[in-house]
Amino acid sequence: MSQPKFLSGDKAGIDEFLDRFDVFLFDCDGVLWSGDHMFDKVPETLEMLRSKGKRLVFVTNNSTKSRADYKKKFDKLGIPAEVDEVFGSSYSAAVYIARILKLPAPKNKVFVMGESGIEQELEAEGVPYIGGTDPALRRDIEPEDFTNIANGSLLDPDVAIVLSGLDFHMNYLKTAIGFQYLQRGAKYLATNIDSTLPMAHSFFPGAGASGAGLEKAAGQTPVSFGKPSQAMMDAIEGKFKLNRSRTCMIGDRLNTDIQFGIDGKLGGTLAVLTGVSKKEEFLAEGAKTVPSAYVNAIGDLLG
Ligand SMILES: O=C(O)[C@H](O)[C@H](O)COP(=O)(O)O
Ligand SMILES: [Mg+2]
Repeated sequence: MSQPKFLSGDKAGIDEFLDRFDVFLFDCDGVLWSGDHMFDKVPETLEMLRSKGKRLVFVTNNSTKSRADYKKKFDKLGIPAEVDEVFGSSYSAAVYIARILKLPAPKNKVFVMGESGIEQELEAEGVPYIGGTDPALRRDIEPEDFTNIANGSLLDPDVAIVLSGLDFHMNYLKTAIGFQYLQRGAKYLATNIDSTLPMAHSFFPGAGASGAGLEKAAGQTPVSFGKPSQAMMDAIEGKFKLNRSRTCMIGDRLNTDIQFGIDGKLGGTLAVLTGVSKKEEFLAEGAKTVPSAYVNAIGDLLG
């Protein structure tokens, strides 16, 4: 496998690389920002790409925010972007449930193990849900709950799907309820299963970690609709009418972003070293996932 091209400081190399693509799929956490701290020259870099006639799509696995929430975050950070340019894992999962799975009502309800972003996107797609940010579930399990969960009186008979995402409020009660739904035959889906979350210039448990208790108990792995899932790539191709050979995925994580672009047979992938993955991982002899090129930070694309 050929070595990736290092583009930081290489103006000619950057120009040649950018000229190969019409569309850039931008990962968010670890590329544009770490939490609410935006990396240097992000607005200027996006502006430069738009001035070259490039189309941008923001493809994030972070399911805690909806596309509308992301638009607010972009605006707050002064990053030029439209809500229709955002394609998050919550939206990806909600579109799949509503338009592909299309379970017949009333047995089409979703038990959400995650934050408001998932609830908003399910709502927008007309998919009924319970759980999520419901304050009634943010409590310790009580002795009588075990009986009421086991006999079904604490469960909703219309729940057909358990949807797991990054959950900052996971607890035993929600995991026990999700487990019982799976025991009763509910489908097990996830917005994404990233192991870690880049935040505050450090790392924290990610969506895959917050859902690990249920996965371990159920002995099942959820079907994930975040990167590197090609269901997400197909949905993005359909919505934005992509020419995959003229599309580049830009991301900080090898096993989600770069794998997503490689498996999607995109024209190229660009790794950015401000997030999860380190260059040693893809420069190593025999590395499984190798980007086409890489930069220290996204602002380096300004040359
Ligand atoms: O644990 C997670 O959910 C992920 O770390 C996080 O959301 C990644 O977001 P992305 O880098 O895809 O924007
Ligand atoms: Mg990222």
